Amino acid sequence: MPRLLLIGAGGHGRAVLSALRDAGWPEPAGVLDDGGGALPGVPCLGPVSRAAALWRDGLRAAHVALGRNALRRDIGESLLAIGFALPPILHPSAVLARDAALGEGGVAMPRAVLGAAARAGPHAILNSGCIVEHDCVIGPACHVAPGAVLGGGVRLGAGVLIGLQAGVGPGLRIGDDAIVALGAAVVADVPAGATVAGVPARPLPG
Ligand SMILES: CC(=O)SCCNC(=O)CCNC(=O)[C@H](O)C(C)(C)COP(=O)(O)OP(=O)(O)OC[C@H]1O[C@@H](n2cnc3c(N)ncnc32)[C@H](O)[C@@H]1OP(=O)(O)O
Repeated sequence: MPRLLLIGAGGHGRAVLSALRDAGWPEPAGVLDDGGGALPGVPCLGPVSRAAALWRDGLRAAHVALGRNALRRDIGESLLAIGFALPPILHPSAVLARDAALGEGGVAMPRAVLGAAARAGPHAILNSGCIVEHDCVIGPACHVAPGAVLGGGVRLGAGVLIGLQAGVGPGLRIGDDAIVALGAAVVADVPAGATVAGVPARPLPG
């Protein structure tokens, strides 16, 4: 477990720091945050633009702890281009089936479940208590929020947000950059870019 450079000192950054400490990772080398934010006990090393200089100084691993999917993906990809490793982070109470896979830059928060043969792409957030059932395929930079449940074989495109305690029926497909509102029950495929809400879930205008 290398010392990580963290990106993002907001709420998700605090949650990731807590998960790292629970999992016994070394204390992070520092945090970069464009808003000047701080994490408890972690040195503030400046804005995100400092990442390349820190790599030249010898830091080799990082984690982008930002909740916004597109920003997390963009910064994560730029860190990979610099040469940083983005090792996935697993809270010790997260459950990953032995044939499941969590991609680089991903995090599985407390009590998240990634079921048999399920795959989560790079920069995924599997947030606290979510359940991603067997054979699901999660695209790059998705966020499955706390308590959300994906039935078996669900496929998420890139940049999808599945909101708090939402459910998605088995085998359904959710298109790129779609948002499933908190508490929604998805019973049909969702097109790219759509926002759906309610029980059963229907598109929200706009
Ligand atoms: C650790 C963490 O906290 S992770 C957090 C992860 N984040 C989430 O789970 C939140 C996901 N976001 C949502 O669910 C939001 O409510 C969204 C994206 C669906 C809509 O947000 P906005 O675009 O700001 O819409 P807004 O709040 O203005 O509501 C628009 C309409 O949709 C309705 N609406 C909003 N959310 C929902 C919902 N979850 N279910 C049903 N209807 C909803 C509103 O009542 C409103 O209806 P009206 O026009 O009849 O008054």
